[in-house]
Amino acid sequence: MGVTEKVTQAISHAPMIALLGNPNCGKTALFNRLTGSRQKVANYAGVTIERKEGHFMSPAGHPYRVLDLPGAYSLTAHTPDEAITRDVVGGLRANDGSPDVVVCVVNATNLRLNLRLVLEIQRLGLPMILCLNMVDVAKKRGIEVDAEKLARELGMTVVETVAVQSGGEKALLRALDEMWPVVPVKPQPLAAIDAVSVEDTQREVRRILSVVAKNVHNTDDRSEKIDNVVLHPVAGPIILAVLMFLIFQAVFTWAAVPMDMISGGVEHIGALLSEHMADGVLRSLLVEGIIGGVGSVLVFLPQILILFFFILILEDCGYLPRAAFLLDRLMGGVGLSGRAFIPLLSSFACAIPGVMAARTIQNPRDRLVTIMIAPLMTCSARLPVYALVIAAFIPEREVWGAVSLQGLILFCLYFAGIVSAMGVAWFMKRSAGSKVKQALMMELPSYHWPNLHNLAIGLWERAKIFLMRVGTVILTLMVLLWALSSFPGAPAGATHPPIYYSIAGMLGRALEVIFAPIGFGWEICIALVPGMAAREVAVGALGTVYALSQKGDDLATSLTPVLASSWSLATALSLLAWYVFAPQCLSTLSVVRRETGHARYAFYMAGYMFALAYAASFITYHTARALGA
Ligand SMILES: Nc1nc2c(ncn2[C@@H]2O[C@H](COP(=O)(O)OP(=O)(O)OP(=O)(O)O)[C@@H](O)[C@H]2O)c(=O)[nH]1
Ligand SMILES: [Mg+2]
Repeated sequence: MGVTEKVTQAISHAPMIALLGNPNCGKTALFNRLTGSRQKVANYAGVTIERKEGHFMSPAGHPYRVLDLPGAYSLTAHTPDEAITRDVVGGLRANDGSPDVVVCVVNATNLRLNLRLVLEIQRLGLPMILCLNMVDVAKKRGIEVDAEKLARELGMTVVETVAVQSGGEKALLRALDEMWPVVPVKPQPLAAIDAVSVEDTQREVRRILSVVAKNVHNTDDRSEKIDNVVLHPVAGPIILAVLMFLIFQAVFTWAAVPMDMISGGVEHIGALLSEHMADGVLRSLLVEGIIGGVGSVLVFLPQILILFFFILILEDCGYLPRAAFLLDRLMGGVGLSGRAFIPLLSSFACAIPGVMAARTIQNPRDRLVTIMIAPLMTCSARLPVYALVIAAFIPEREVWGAVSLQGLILFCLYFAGIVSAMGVAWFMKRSAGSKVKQALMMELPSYHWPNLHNLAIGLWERAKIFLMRVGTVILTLMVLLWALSSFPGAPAGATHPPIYYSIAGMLGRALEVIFAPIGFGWEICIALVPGMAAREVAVGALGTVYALSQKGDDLATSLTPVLASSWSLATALSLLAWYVFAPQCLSTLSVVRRETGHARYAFYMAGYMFALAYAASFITYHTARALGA
């Protein structure tokens, strides 16, 4: 048996630890520290929505498997993500015995809330360790918790941890080693949790606290001061709007230099290849297919990273749940709860995590409506399309003094997505006839400075996702598109460029019948098809299509001026409107099917989005034409 096989075998038999606790108490931070993984850590409740498994070796050389779970306030699950946690602990999931050790993570600054879950879990009778996490924050605030007394009161090992500090997990590792070898125990049935009433449990929590802790009521003055401004009924919404506006400005203004550098580099490589390679199929594949197509998508990396830079900072400092509160009234107006805010905000990255984050919503109808409108939020894959069309058609100038016009248009497109999502939600809720509005109950975490290490990791992960997409899906589609666009070649005496007669050209011309009324020529129609697999492929596809449509010296020039000279402004605006609504993403539709459990919702979604897209583009195109664009 090889060394790796031995290790794999040892791990598959290793004891399973489950990290359990209230939302936002630092389970994932601890999981990452133990296993060296990079799961998402952020300062709001409901970040983890899936069971994640990892493994590690303790200092004494014992192997462990460890589960990171969604946070829960109680094991009597209310939301689908809490149900995952309950089922894992109770050993109710197929292929997954109950955990051998439960590590209950609690926020040391909020024991009153956190201890209730500890007492509930204790009734299952599994071996347990209590992790008093965030002791650094508790100390700063003057909250004193006597870990030894707490251990005596609860009858379990209690350790102090700081999950965000290197070495902050050592006490937990020591406690695990002391517990070795772990003897598997069968848990009591979940019904055991209800053996004691909630009131009695609360009373017990209060009793324990009075014995083991001092100053538990010390509040976080700094967070309160910030909230006085940020949650102010007038100043709050203004601050939120200004923040969002500044982010979109930065996406354009900061990204200009790195984007020029990347596109300069890509053009340089294209020019070098055209110069040194003999004219032929291979040169065409490399220059028009790969460099023209993939290069034109790659250019958008800086903009995507700048957008995420801001989103990650907002997530880590603790502002997001505040924004949810500010928007609760607005969302209530269309029948959604403020809880929908975080799934919707995640959809700005990509609708897929957004649709999944809707698991944190308790009311099934609210959850469904949130899922249905999530793809109307502008995902980062639309950014390249928007940015390309804006750069080609909107002059690079400033309005009202210092506001970049391009950034302003981008802001408007994002805004159009949000407004239409609210409209659709209103319509769906109204037609479902449900009027009950649930009050928003959400914990407001303390603010803290964003962790630079986490920020760097978050950006790196984003860059990796984007580059992987460029290197796999986008590259493959580009090569395929190039082949379909290059063959069978032009007949003798052709008057159009060869692509016009190619397979892709024929398909584009067939689709043109449907899309001509909204101003899309056959070239755009060709790009829409591979754009179904990944939206940003449309940009690469336009790169390839137009590169193949150019003649002689025009080859390998940048796409922006080519579009500016080939399309009318009306067509450009119509394409922007199309992208606000179009259901151009098969992966989202398949996740909707999985998360709702019904294929029909994916069809409804595709149907309503297609109809909206067509109508919006039609109106935009004809209005623009009437105005002379
Ligand atoms: N100062 C300090 N911050 C911590 C500590 N542990 C976690 N945090 C911060 O607390 C926030 C929540 O951490 P997560 O690991 O995402 O919490 P979680 O329990 O996994 O949350 P859910 O997945 O939403 O249930 C993050 O902003 C962390 O940086 C700690 O020991 N000290
Ligand atoms: Mg987590």
